[in-house]
Amino acid sequence: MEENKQTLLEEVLQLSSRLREYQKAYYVDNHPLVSDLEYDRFFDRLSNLEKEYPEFRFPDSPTQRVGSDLSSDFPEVVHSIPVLSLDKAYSNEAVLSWVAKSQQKMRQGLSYVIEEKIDGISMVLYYEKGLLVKAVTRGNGTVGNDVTANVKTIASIPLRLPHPDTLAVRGEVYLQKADFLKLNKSMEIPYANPRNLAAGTIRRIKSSEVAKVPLQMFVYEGFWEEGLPLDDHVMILSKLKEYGFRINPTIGLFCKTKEEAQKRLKEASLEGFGGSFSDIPSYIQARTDGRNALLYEIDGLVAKVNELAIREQFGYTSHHPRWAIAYKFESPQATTVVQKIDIQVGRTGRVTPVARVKPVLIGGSTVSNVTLHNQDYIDMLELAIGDTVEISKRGDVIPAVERVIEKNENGEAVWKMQDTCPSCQKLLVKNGAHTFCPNPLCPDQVKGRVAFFIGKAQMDIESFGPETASALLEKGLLKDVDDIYTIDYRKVLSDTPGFGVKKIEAIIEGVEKSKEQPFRRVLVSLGISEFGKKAADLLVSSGITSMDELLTIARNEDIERLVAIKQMGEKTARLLVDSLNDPSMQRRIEALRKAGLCFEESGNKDTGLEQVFAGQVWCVTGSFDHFNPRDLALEEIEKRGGRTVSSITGKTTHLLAGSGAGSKLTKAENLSVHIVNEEAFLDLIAEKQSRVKKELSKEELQGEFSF
Ligand SMILES: NC(=O)c1ccc[n+]([C@@H]2O[C@H](COP(=O)([O-])OP(=O)(O)OC[C@H]3O[C@@H](n4cnc5c(N)ncnc54)[C@H](O)[C@@H]3O)[C@@H](O)[C@H]2O)c1
Ligand SMILES: [Zn+2]
Repeated sequence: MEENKQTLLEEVLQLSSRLREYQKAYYVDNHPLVSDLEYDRFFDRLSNLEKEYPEFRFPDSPTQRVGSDLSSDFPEVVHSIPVLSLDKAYSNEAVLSWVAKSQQKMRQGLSYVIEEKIDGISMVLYYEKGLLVKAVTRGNGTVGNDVTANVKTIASIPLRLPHPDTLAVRGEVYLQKADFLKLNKSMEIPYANPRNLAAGTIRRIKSSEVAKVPLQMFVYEGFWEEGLPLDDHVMILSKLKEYGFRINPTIGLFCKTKEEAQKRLKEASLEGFGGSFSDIPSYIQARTDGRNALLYEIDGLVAKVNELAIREQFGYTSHHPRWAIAYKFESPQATTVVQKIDIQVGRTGRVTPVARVKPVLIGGSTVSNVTLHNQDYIDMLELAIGDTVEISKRGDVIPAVERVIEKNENGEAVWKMQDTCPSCQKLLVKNGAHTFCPNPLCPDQVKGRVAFFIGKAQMDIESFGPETASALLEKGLLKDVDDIYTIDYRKVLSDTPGFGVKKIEAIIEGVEKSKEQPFRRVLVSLGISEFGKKAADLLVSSGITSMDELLTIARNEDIERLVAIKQMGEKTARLLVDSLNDPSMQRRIEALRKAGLCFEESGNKDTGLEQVFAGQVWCVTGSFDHFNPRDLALEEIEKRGGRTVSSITGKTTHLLAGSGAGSKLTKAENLSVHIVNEEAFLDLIAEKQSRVKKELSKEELQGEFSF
């Protein structure tokens, strides 16, 4: 072989083995070694070489098969449908040129669907005679892992279909951005993005652990064993929706004319955008621009030929169908240098290392601080000061260090946290993967507690800013949040630079006013970990309406009483009881009681709403203009005394149905549940509000004449 070709062959072999290594780290370990962009570059280089030199295309090349996520922890199952990957394009133009080319190939009868490319894990659901029998990962495209028990924990996946069909359904299992952020906080070694966390969850051995993670699934393909008379993608989606699956409502259908597209969507009872071919470029642009506003992550868009007959004519490679193309967004990533690692002490004493990086622009914003979570995370990255790292910031998820690209040349070793607190110099202690400062009087902890206490969602004392806290801390007057209520501000601040009479009076007024905050806010402001607004609401609506009741429960270690509250986890309950029994917390509580804070919930007076939904059981489905997220509608119902449930049963009295309401609507109709649309619901709550007002004024009137 000539020398040049020999070198190329070596490159091919090297690329193949490298890609295989990256695939294992990505698909099986869920901790990628390189960025997607870099992976794609290697992949493209290999495919191009193989195209040029077909003799170098080996049957086991990574380009010839779907990247494998097989693991030995789960039984292997042979797929009854080919589970392929997608061909990729990296620009808007490349997609448009694919559309143009396919139109040349097939002059007539062609339409396109454009869907969001959900960044999750590929899953195939197998139904036999209407029953879910298996859920299988994509694996290598031919063989996947059986993860049925884990997938069954995803509430939106129907276990039984309304018809005894035998079919395979493909879709993507994913985790919403907000859920990811919340879960990742309590992770010993956090994940860099929602996809990795979702993939790690689906491979957990214990399904009870999986059930704690709110995974979701969108489905996008259905393969019936006995071909149903469905001849395009849109009708398949329509059928899947009718069967109770979640279909991503954000789809675009593009036909010769806009009218035709809209008509076909309507016939399929699908939401989405209908347009003509000339609308494709602006649609792609709009979806690309709008990606950050989504509740979940997408890593691109997928354009597909809509007609099934034409799909067959286009055919397949062993890696992807020729009738679809994925437009992959450039993922917001950048490389920079870690200049310093600081440690921050939070209000609970938890110590978090933060990388100070050379400022770098990612996805439109400058990043200079990146959390490193804990020592274990740093050890996993093998990160040292001076290293060049890759940072990602996907959507509105906080920036993460994904990996080290280049080690520093100064001989700096992997960074190790010091043993003492940078704020109070006390010896730090380890608890699990996290490190804590054990000193409740630690200035940084006090600062953190005060900042939380006065925060908008807690006591909301706007006039008491961080500079006030710093000034008081410096004078040694602020040792805990209760000092806020005993300090003589006029006396101690009047000769402090930056504190004029007006400012001081505003502080005093703000502090005084905060005493009116309701009990549930006071509870949250204590800063008990994992005890936020939702937990406080649950507690109060379960009938625990005063601090004394709660303290008694804590004293008796009555965890049972707490976990009897629906949605209250054992961990939250335990943390709550332990914190309340802590002597410094008890001192704080007693001091706040003395200060005159609200220690009792004052009935429903604070909402001022008539309990018009009392005794009713509401289910809410679909999407709404005024209640986005949907939880807002649930809140309105609960505030007015209604109970809310997530599925329709014989006990459900009302269904609030938004647009895109699917199987629940049918079920509600069958069970003669009252169906209320958004407009009627708005009327209902507005009408009740004004009626409450009217009744109030009647009372006031009566008051005038009753003496
Ligand atoms: N960083 C790494 O080390 C590394 C390693 C391997 C793979 N990767 C990444 O994974 C990609 C290759 O993986 P791939 O071949 O699985 O491709 P892919 O995951 O980028 O695209 C194919 C997948 O998209 C999913 N999908 C989401 N929404 C869809 C929709 N509406 N319709 C159809 N499919 C939809 C399907 O699960 C399908 O399998 C690479 O391009 C790279 O970005 C990265
Ligand atoms: Zn400290």
